[in-house]
Amino acid sequence: MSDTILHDLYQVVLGRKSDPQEGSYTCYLFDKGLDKILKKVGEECSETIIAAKNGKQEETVGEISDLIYHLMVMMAHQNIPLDAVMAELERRSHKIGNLKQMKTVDHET
Ligand SMILES: N=c1c2ncn([C@@H]3O[C@H](COP(=O)(O)OP(=O)(O)OP(=O)(O)O)[C@@H](O)[C@H]3O)c2ncn1[C@@H]1O[C@H](COP(=O)(O)O)[C@@H](O)[C@H]1O
Repeated sequence: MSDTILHDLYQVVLGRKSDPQEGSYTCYLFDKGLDKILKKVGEECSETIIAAKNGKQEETVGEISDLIYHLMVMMAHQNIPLDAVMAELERRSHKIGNLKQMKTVDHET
């Protein structure tokens, strides 16, 4: 399996945006516009949650893949480079111990 698959997929999505192709689902989404793309992101997110809740691993992997693809279409629509997300993840990877302390509510004051 190629370790550049996310970058490769994003390049395909960007290519569909700049050079529309007949019969392309990605082009169909760009044609429909942001509201349709966001609806699909929401649907795929919900389907991922349901598959995970049901403990269906293979189905969950499929739904996660649908979600990542639709997120990429959203990113391309909004002109967000994949490298911006990669850089943010990289920045966060340098920080550990991210659990916030639970604040105790003092009801007696
Ligand atoms: N990764 C994906 C990908 N994941 C999911 N899908 C499509 O997303 C759609 C989601 O299915 P749904 O049943 O939820 O939606 P639908 O009822 O078909 O359509 P709508 O609800 O959107 O109207 C299906 O048509 C899937 O084929 C994808 N379509 C494309 N890609 C990638 O994009 C590349 C380019 O595809 P085209 O743009 O079609 O050439 C492909 O080679 C893939 O790498």
